[in-house]
Order: sequence, then C-alpha cells, then structure tokens
Amino acid sequence: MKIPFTKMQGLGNDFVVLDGVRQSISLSAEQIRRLGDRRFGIGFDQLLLVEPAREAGHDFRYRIFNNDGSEVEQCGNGARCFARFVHDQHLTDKAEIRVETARGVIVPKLEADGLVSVDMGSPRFIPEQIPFLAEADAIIHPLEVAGRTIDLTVVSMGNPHAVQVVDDVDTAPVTAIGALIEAHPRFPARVNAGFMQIVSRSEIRLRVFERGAGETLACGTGACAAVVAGIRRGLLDDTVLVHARGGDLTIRWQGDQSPVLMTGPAVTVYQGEIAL
Ligand SMILES: N[C@H](CCC[C@H](N)C(=O)O)C(=O)O
Repeated sequence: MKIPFTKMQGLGNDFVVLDGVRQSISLSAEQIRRLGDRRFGIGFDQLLLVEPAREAGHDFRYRIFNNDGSEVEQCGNGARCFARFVHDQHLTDKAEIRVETARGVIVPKLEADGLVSVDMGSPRFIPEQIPFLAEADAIIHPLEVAGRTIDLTVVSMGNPHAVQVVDDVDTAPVTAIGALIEAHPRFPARVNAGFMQIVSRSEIRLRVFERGAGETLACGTGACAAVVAGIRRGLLDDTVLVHARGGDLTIRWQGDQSPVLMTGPAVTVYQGEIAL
C-alpha cells in the first residue's frame, strides 16, 4: 500500500505528517520505526497523524509517535507543523484551530508574520500527573544519577519533562546523562530531559534529550517546560526567548494555572509517497 506523506520541521525537529482525515491510517509500532529510520525509511524525530476530531467543538485530533514507535501525549514543534499542514492541505480554512491530543486540547494559530503560536495548555506539577515517583510537588527534586545528585524541576506539558540548570549547554553531558534520566526508574513512563543555561531573566539556551528520540535540535514542549521550571525557580520573567540548537522559540507563562504560549516557525520540506 502506498501512502502520501509530508516531511516538515520546526527548528530542525523533524516530522512525517500523515493525513488520517481523507484516508484511514493505522500503523504498527514496527511500521512507524521503519518509516522513522533515516537510512531504511524516510526518517523523523516524530510521526504526526492527523485525524478527525472525536468531540463537537473541536477541529481535529492529533496523534504523536516517537521515532522508537511509542505513542505520546504532546509535541510542541509538531503542533505548529500540524497547524501549517491542515491549512496547506485545505483541511480547514481556520487560522486558529482546536486540536484534541491525548492530554487535552491545544489551540494553534497561524500568525500574519508566518509564525505559528500555540496555547499549549497549563503545566502540571503533581508527581502522579507527570508521572514521577515522589512524595509531593516540589520546585526542586534531587535525583541520584550515575553517582551524582542532580536538582531537577519536573513539569508535565501533557508529556513529562525533567529540567536541570547547567552552566553551559555546549559542554553539558546531554547524551550520557540525558539517557540515564530518560530511563530513570522514578519516571515510570520515562521522561524528556532538559538542560537549561540561564542567559538572562528573559533568555535561555536549551538542549533536550527527548524520550523515545534522543537529543533533537529543538523540543517545543521542552522549551515550555524549561521556561516554566525557570519561572518556578525564580530565575526567569514571564516572557523568554529560548535558543535551541535548531533556532529560537518565544515562550510566555504567567504562572499558576495560566496556559503556556509558544511561538515559532513551521516549515514544509517536501511531499512524497511511500510503500508500506
Ligand atoms: N519526545 C517527546 C514527544 C515529542 C516532543 C517534542 N518533539 C516537542 O516538540 O515537544 C515525548 O516522548 O514526550
């Protein structure tokens, strides 16, 4: 069976996007892994599947699969590419769309300047909501990793994030320590590991070792989680420029249960079709 696909990227975090509205698509984890293979398949960090909404008042459903085939709750860079895709494919003419995800509704909006802004919903901190094994919410949770104690701030943006502050992201042990945090037993569903360097109260540099994908050039939910973590720690103001290795995002959060707002690019690279 041949299926059409669109290759997209948000700050170098790359995606294959499939239209599950005009055609019913069901892929096994093995098929997703094969499509995601950068030599034997198309290659992507995540696969995004667009589906019809299940509830009235919503425009679409959005499913996200990591490169390792795992289905996950949320993807920030993917949300911007999703919005660009459904607009360019004429699946909607709305600039602002309401999208169902596994953990709530997000609202991407195509901006006049070509960027895409997304209301990513409110962050969650209660350990069971991350999920993270801990007695109670705390701004900093010490975690034993490879004989070291690392101070983590844990945040759910629908998907789980563990954020630490480092002096220099360029020299931080992202691959070695990120992999150990991702698989740490206190994160029963694994976790995305963020490494944040504070440049000023309105600017950070960030690298993320993503659950199920390894280090990516940018992580949208990781940027949201890092800014929320920095604000909770009293290190950042409510609007922050985030420098990822693939480019910049602007993240805004005004605390408590207010939503996290993310703005950044979404780019179509090419279209193709592939035999499954
Ligand atoms: N690896 C993530 C999903 C993709 C998130 C990232 N690509 C983003 O832009 O938010 C997870 O397993 O929760």
